[in-house]
Amino acid sequence: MDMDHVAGKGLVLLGCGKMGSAMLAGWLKQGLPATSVWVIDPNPSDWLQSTGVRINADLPEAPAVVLVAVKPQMMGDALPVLTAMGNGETVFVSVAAGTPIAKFEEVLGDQTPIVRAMPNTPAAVGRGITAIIGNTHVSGAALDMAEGLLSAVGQVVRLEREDQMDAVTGVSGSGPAYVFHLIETLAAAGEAQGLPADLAMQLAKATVAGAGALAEQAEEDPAQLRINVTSPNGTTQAALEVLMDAETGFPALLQRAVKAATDRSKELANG
Ligand SMILES: NC(=O)C1=CN([C@@H]2O[C@H](COP(=O)(O)OP(=O)(O)OC[C@H]3O[C@@H](n4cnc5c(N)ncnc54)[C@H](OP(=O)(O)O)[C@@H]3O)[C@@H](O)[C@H]2O)C=CC1
Ligand SMILES: O=C(O)[C@@H]1CCC=N1
Repeated sequence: MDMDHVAGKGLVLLGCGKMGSAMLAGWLKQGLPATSVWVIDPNPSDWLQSTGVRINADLPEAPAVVLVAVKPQMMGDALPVLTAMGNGETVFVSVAAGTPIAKFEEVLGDQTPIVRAMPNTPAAVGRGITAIIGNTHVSGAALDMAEGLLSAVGQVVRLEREDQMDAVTGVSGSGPAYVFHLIETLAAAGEAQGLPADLAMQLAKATVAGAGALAEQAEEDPAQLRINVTSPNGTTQAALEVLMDAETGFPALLQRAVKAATDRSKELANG
């Protein structure tokens, strides 16, 4: 990333809850100086106060980036404090689910460079993935800068159309929660088969983390990796007959879950 540009002109973070702090933790770890960051948040956490960033202080006139990380429902109250930075060089990056670029243009001015982004919380450990798309006022250099900033906390993909953002939210924005729930329920299932709770949780976490790393690094696709685990008539086959059941297994369940998240993202656009 062109960290020097952001460090020099400053980064304003509007809302430092779960997603804002996950990203901020990643940037600070990557070397963004705390003194280059201004945070606006009504109830700063102990962690935030320990970082050395400026909290609820006077803002710079034209920071390089404003990162908007408040809940979509709070946007109407929160955004107007930033209107003076609109229609200028400052690039606004919003991570809010469902909130379309047009809503930001209404409040900040229709010449404002706005990047809509959908990150996820593994950004806190540098392993996030963020999808981005900019409005017509985002120059190539500004989009590169936003991509650089976000790639400091994981992978970045550029979308072709803003309407892809709802499904992206359903897959990768909300996705970590599905995986955490998989860990919880895999551990509970181990307990139900007689394992102590801490051992079951250790096995479940390591299995999900290890399988994720293998899926990322292996040349084979996930379907082949699954086949590699599955001995004919063995234990995995017995489990997969349950999990791959067309009506009650993962395929139908995840179709429904991802559709529900995608539909909710579309609804959020209407306030
Ligand atoms: N969590 C996630 O995994 C992801 C979240 N997102 C998006 O990120 C955004 C934030 O979500 P998340 O971090 O989970 O939510 P949080 O509620 O954890 O964070 C929002 C933060 O904004 C603060 N806030 C409320 N009102 C204002 C205001 N007027 N000015 C400044 N800050 C304010 C809140 O303070 P207080 O709590 O005291 O009200 C809170 O600290 C949402 O738009 C969400 O769609 C995107 C991708 C993933
Ligand atoms: O649940 C939400 O609405 C936010 C957006 C993606 C993840 N968390």
